[in-house]
Amino acid sequence: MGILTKKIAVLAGDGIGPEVCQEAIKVLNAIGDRFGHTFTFDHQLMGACAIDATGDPLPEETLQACFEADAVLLGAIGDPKYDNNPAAKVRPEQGLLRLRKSLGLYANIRPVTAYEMLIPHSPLKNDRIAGADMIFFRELTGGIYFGEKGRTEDGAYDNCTYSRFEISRIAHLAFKAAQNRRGKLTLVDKANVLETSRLWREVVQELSPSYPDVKVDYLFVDNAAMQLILNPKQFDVILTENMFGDILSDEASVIAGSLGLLPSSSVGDAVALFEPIHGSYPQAKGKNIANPIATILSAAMMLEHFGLLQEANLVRYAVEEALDKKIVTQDLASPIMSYSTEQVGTFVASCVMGGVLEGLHKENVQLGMSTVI
Ligand SMILES: NC(=O)C1=CN([C@@H]2O[C@H](COP(=O)(O)OP(=O)(O)OC[C@H]3O[C@@H](n4cnc5c(N)ncnc54)[C@H](O)[C@@H]3O)[C@@H](O)[C@H]2O)C=CC1
Ligand SMILES: CC(C)CC(=O)C(=O)O
Ligand SMILES: [Mg+2]
Repeated sequence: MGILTKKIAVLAGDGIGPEVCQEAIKVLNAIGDRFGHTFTFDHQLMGACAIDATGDPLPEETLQACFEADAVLLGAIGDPKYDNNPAAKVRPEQGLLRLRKSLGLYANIRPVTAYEMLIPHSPLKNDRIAGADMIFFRELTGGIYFGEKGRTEDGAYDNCTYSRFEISRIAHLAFKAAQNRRGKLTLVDKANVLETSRLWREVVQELSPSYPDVKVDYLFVDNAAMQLILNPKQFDVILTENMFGDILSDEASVIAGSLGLLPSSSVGDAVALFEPIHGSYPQAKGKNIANPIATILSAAMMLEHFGLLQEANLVRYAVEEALDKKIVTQDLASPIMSYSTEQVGTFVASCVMGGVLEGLHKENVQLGMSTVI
C-alpha cells in the first residue's frame, strides 16, 4: 500500500467523546508522520451538542460531511438532561440511529480479547478468561431500535421487525469472518419466544451448508449472557440482532478489563464508521480520566479498513506497550497509580512515532487479530 490521503469526518459528540477522539486523532497523526500519509479531519456536530446548536441531533451538514469522507470517527453521544427526561421528543440517540440508517451501516463489528497483562486485575476468575478471543457481529440498522414506537392511552410499544435480507447480509459477513478465524459461529437469539428470532435461526440454517467449514451453534440470549462469563473461551464469532448485541458486548467488556477498551467498526453500503462501544460517560466529562484506548483501537480498525495493515498493527502494538508499562487510566489502575486520558494518548502516539522502538514487525500482536472482512 502506497502513501495515502484520507479525509475523516469526526463526530466527537458529547461527554467524553471529544476527549477520547482527540487522543485517537493524535495517534492517527503520528501514523501519518511516520509513514507519510495525510489524514485530514472534518469536525462536525452530532448528539446533544448538535441539538444545542441547531435543534437537530444530526444536522444535514453533518450527514453530508460523512458521505463525502473516506471514513467516520465517532466519539459518543448522550447527555443526562435527556436520559433523565423521558418526555423529551428530540434526543441525542435519535441522531446516532439516523446516522447508522442513513449510511446503511448494517454490521457493527466488536472484537473482544482478554489482554494478557490485564488478566490478573480482572474481577473474573483468571483461568476462565485467559485466552478468550471473540468477535461480535451485531446487526445495526434493524430490530426493536428501529421499529415503530409510540404511546397508547395507558402504555407504550416498540415493534421489532427483521426481513430475510437484513439477516442474511450480516450472516454472510459473520460466516466469512468465522472462516478466517477458528471456524465457529454462534447465533444468539430468543427463538423459543420471538418470531423474529425464529426467522434468524431459519436464515442461518439455510446459509450454513454454503459454509461447510464453519460449525454453527445456537444459544438463547439469556443462556448466552451467562455463558459469556462462565466460559468465554467457547466463543469465536457471535452473530446476533441489534439489541442483544448491544447488551452482550458491554457485558463482554468485563472480559477485556474495561468498557473503555473495546473498539468497533460499522460497515455497510457507504462509508464505514469507527467508534468505541461505550457511551458518553457524562460523569467523567472534562476530567481527563476517560480511557481513550477503545477509540484509539477504533482508529486502528479504520487504518485496517484503508488497507494499512502494518500501520494498524503498529497502533495495536503501541497500545499493548501502554498496557504492559501500566500507562493506563483509572478504570485499569488505582487513581494514584493512573494516568490521564491525554497522557495515555500521548504515550501511545510516541510509541507509534518510535515504531515502538523499531520493533515494527512484531508478530502476533495480541490486539492485532485481523478484523477485515
Ligand atoms: N454509541 C454511543 O454514543 C452511546 C451512547 N450512550 C449514551 O451515553 C450516555 C451514558 O450512558 P451509560 O449507560 O452511562 O454508558 P457509558 O458507556 O457512557 O458508561 C457506562 C460506564 O462505563 C464506564 N466507561 C465508559 N466509557 C469509559 C471510558 N472511556 N473509560 C473508562 N470507563 C468508561 C464508566 O464506568 C461508566 O460509568 C447515555 O446518554 C447513553 O444514551 C450509551 C452507549 C453508546
Ligand atoms: C445509544 C444507543 C443507540 C447505542 C448503543 O448503546 C450502542 O451502539 O452501543
Ligand atoms: Mg451500547
